[in-house]
Amino acid sequence: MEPTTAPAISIRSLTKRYGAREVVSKLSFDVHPGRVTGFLGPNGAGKTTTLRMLLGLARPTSGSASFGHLAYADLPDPGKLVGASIAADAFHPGRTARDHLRVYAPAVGAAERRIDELLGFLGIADAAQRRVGEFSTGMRQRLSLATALLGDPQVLILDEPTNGLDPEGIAWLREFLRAYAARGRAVLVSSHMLLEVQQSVDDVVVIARGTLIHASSLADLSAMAVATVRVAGPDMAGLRDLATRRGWTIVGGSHRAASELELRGIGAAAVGKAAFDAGIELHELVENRPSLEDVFLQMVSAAEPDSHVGVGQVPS
Ligand SMILES: Nc1ncnc2c1ncn2[C@@H]1O[C@H](COP(=O)(O)OP(=O)(O)OP(=O)(O)O)[C@@H](O)[C@H]1O
Repeated sequence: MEPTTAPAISIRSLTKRYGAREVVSKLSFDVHPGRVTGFLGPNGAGKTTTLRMLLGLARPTSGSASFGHLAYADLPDPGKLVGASIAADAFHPGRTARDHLRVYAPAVGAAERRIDELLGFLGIADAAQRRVGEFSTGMRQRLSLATALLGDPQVLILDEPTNGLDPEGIAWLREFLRAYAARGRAVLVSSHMLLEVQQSVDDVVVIARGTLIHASSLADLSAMAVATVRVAGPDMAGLRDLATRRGWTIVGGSHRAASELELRGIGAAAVGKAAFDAGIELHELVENRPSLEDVFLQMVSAAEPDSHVGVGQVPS
């Protein structure tokens, strides 16, 4: 279902320059209530910088980032409207988990009961009296999420929340995010891997080098994962003719051997039947459906040709 509500977050032409480097460039996208939006991009793409500008922790060079029509600094009760966990969250290492939450609780009017509830909910009740300095990355991640949830916010912003979580924690987070959005809340969650959040998100915003490269629903992104069929045999000229007559798309590639062909937008069964009917001998018929992660990585590598991320071979 496409959103019909007013956006909870609006990013408009947001730009951040550090010295001569533009790390976020004219970025625009919306985040809607009742939906989980995945904010995706490789390391260094500008995700954290964008979130920091949204939360008033960094000043935009130009453009705006707002909640409704208000910047974070102008919100009447920001702690109650917005809860955030940012990657570089600082914890006082000598403080216990409970004391950490006690420091933040007054700003959002959270009582001791809410702290207990969250420690239990995040599975760190047993560690409530332990110093945060002794916490694993996953436990810090849970404590950071507990802090973001203190005020039961309408808008939840999480920067790389899966970092350091074990598979069980990731599965838990997935369910939690879905349930949170189902209560009509807006959730913006950043990640450098679509795979880690794809079961949680409704919408995807992909950036690379600070620039927007894709924004759509997850369903529309899925539609871009078009299957291809690789065919090999002794009569590829005949198959080429057949493909042209049938209006199938032949995928280019001069590196391809003369004995093979790749077709897009048609299934293996249909190709096999048409070739059989035309008396064309086939030796191979392989359907390849790219995963969502493949589509994401291809987008990113097209925008960052020298990126080390994802596709390609292990360097030798
Ligand atoms: N205070 C700063 N001064 C100068 N450059 C900065 C500053 N903060 C971030 N950058 C640079 O901006 C770019 C974007 O960084 P950012 O942390 O926003 O990326 P990211 O998408 O969150 O990446 P990651 O997944 O690695 O956290 C990086 O090249 C980073 O070095």
